[in-house]
Amino acid sequence: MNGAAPPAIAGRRGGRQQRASGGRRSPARPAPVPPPMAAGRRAPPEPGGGGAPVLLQGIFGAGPSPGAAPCSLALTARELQVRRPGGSAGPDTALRLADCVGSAAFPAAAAAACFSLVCYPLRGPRWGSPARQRLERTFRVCLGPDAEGNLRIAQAWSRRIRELSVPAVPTQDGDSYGVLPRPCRALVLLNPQSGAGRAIQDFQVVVQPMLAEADIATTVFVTERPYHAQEKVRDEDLSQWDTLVIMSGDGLLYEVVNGLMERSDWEDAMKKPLCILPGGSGNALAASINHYAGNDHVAKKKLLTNCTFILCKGLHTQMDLVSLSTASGKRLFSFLGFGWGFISDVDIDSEKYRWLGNARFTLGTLQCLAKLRVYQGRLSYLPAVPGQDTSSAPRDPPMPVTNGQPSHVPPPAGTDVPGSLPNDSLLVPLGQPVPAHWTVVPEEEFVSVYAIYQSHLGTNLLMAPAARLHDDCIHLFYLKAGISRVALLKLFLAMARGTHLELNCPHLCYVCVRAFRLEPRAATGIMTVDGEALACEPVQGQIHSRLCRILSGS
Ligand SMILES: Nc1ncnc2c1ncn2[C@@H]1O[C@H](COP(=O)(O)OP(=O)(O)OP(=O)(O)O)[C@@H](O)[C@H]1O
Repeated sequence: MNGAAPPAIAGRRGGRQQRASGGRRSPARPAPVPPPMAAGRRAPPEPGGGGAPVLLQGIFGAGPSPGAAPCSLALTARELQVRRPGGSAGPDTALRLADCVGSAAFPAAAAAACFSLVCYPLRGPRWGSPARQRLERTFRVCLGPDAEGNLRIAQAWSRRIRELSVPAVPTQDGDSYGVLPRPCRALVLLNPQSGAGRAIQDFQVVVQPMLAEADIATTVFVTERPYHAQEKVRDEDLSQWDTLVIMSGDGLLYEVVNGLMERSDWEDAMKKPLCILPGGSGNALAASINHYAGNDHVAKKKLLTNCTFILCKGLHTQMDLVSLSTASGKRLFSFLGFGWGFISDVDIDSEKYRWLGNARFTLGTLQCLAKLRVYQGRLSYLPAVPGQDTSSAPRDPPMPVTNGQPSHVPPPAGTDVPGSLPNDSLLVPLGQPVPAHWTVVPEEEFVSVYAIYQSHLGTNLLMAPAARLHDDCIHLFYLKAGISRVALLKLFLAMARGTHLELNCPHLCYVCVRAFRLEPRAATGIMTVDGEALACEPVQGQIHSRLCRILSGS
């Protein structure tokens, strides 16, 4: 089922989906392979041995115009060094190839040719966090009257710059990393209603130009209603796409993940790299990926630029998912978090302030603080490290906590039926007591329970600083009843910097687990999965290591 693109997106093609590619300067165009010397003189390592070996060097115009002053260029595996003739020994400028998203060559006037490169270095204002900003440099090649010869040299430099700009695949983590191909075909699923309703505009202004520079062709699918994206990816021929890009909040990615898991070929479908570009109000996964990449906290357009840069570089890795089962028989797959109580109330109650963007959560927090409620239920979990338990709960309760059938014996590994959904081998049916080696929290009154598997709960909430994309861990937080409003507010203020655990609040408990179960005493309160509302009922979940792939900066 296709989403109708609005006229601004459908553009000249007038169809429901629009393809946009790199345009005139697309680096995808095949370039003739020049003879070795045409690429510029191959040079020995830099004098003194202090620098990296120089792979190409030459003297070109520092700009596209015929009168551009000459400059000396040296290309190493890591950077393009620019020196003015007669200048100091070191380069005047060094453009890091790790910041480069694309390079193109093209003919210029008077038999000359040019090559350009586009970089997005991290640049900071005097106050505030650095974010990626666009920097384009063009060099003019005019080594003689032979226009084709000049163009061949420009193409050779451009091609080498593109090759060297491909991110190195980290080796410390086995085969978990990959890089998107070039040219690359991306299906962009865009929710025009997400956040403050600016996703289409932000996509056109910020994202599309960057993707064109990186030779990523986009086909935009604009969702018209809830579950539209879920149906689209469930029925889509995925072989057309190298990546599925979600330009929205976390809710649309949740739909995409569950749509892919509904496919009979879900095991293959889940190998398709996904990418999140923040267009919503919470943008928790986008903020987490920005954090994992080592970037400072940023929001809005700066976060969007950082995340689009990550897509342009094309590095992807595996991400854990959590499988959730409800008493009413639902099976859901979640990449971000499951919640009950205060945090979920803020998330859902503040929906009506969506137009405020991320500020909706501040207003929602103040409103929920005013009517602070307590929720009754039983929480149990399987600690990630046997014996590790930071809560005040007793370990390995001798007796099951609910009466039911004899303990479930999980099927031995490797007995899954091909094509069937992954087996929740750590869980027993909800009607049965949790296994005896699980921990049962002795308190049964909570202000909030939140199981998170990414670092950020929202753009400004660093809830689980230690979380990573594939750490095989659910970071379980629960707030016991009795906490004062002031203490709760202090916790949320500290969470902006990720220092809430340092407050040593006696009501806040945190433990890394591999599975959990929550049994509310009554169907009161809102439950959420990845920020989407869920009926309040018994729920349990377990981690599934590395079940999908996501574009990531590290
Ligand atoms: N065209 C549409 N109109 C209305 N709702 C839509 C449309 N497309 C998708 N949705 C629904 O909107 C909901 C919220 O979307 P999303 O999560 O992307 O934005 P958000 O709530 O602003 O962001 P965040 O989850 O980061 O707070 C999802 O449940 C999705 O099903």
